[in-house]
Amino acid sequence: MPVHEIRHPLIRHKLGLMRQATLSTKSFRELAQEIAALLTYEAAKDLPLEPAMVDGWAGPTQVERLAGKKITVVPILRAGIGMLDGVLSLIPGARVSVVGIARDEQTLQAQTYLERLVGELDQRQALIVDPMLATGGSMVATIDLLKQAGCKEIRALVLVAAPEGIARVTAAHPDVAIYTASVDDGLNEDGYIMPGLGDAGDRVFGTKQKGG
Ligand SMILES: O=P(O)(O)OC[C@H]1O[C@H](OP(=O)(O)OP(=O)(O)O)[C@H](O)[C@@H]1O
Ligand SMILES: O=c1cc[nH]c(=O)[nH]1
Ligand SMILES: [Mg+2]
Repeated sequence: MPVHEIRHPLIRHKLGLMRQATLSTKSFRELAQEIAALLTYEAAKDLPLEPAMVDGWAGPTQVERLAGKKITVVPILRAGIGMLDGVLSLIPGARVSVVGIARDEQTLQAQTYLERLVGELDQRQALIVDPMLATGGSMVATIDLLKQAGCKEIRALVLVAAPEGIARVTAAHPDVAIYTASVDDGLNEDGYIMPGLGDAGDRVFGTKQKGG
């Protein structure tokens, strides 16, 4: 599946604002949700439609509506929460599956600490959201557990992706499409994306900044 780097001017502008180290937590949060909505718009452009009839102002009118495709949004805690409302602003009826994963700061290994998935995953499309795709460990772990639960159609929405993370996800799960606002240069020696956003979880939650 291809990687979709959405180089829309609104996304480029908003991401540029997010890269400012002095940006307030409030603005960082707002921009993360706005870009998440724009990525959702792009990722949803091939959702199936079906014809329907409504009572219009001048009588019966044929319209189109989403063909009942079930969707679950899957934020990877913590930082993925920073994109959740943006996705739900466009797909308000989506069910939410939560996955908690923390990256060990020394080994960079992804460690899963929470898994609360919705039912009927074999009939749903999953939209995983996480601001950062760095080594790809957290994303691969999330896709692994969604597939183990029966999910067959999975897309990943990330604000910033490192080429290393894209390569790892694509090698492990070639069927999963990645939508991102930017493919950045790569990882530094601490596993942070460059130029990146720093620690997205800390910036969304207003906790201590650590590196990046
Ligand atoms: O691609 P990877 O190398 O796995 O790194 C990316 C992960 O790291 C960050 O989460 P973190 O572990 O810092 O947790 P947090 O969201 O709770 O801060 C980020 O939000 C991703 O989930
Ligand atoms: O650059 C990075 C890499 C992992 N997690 C982050 O929050 N930022
Ligand atoms: Mg973090």
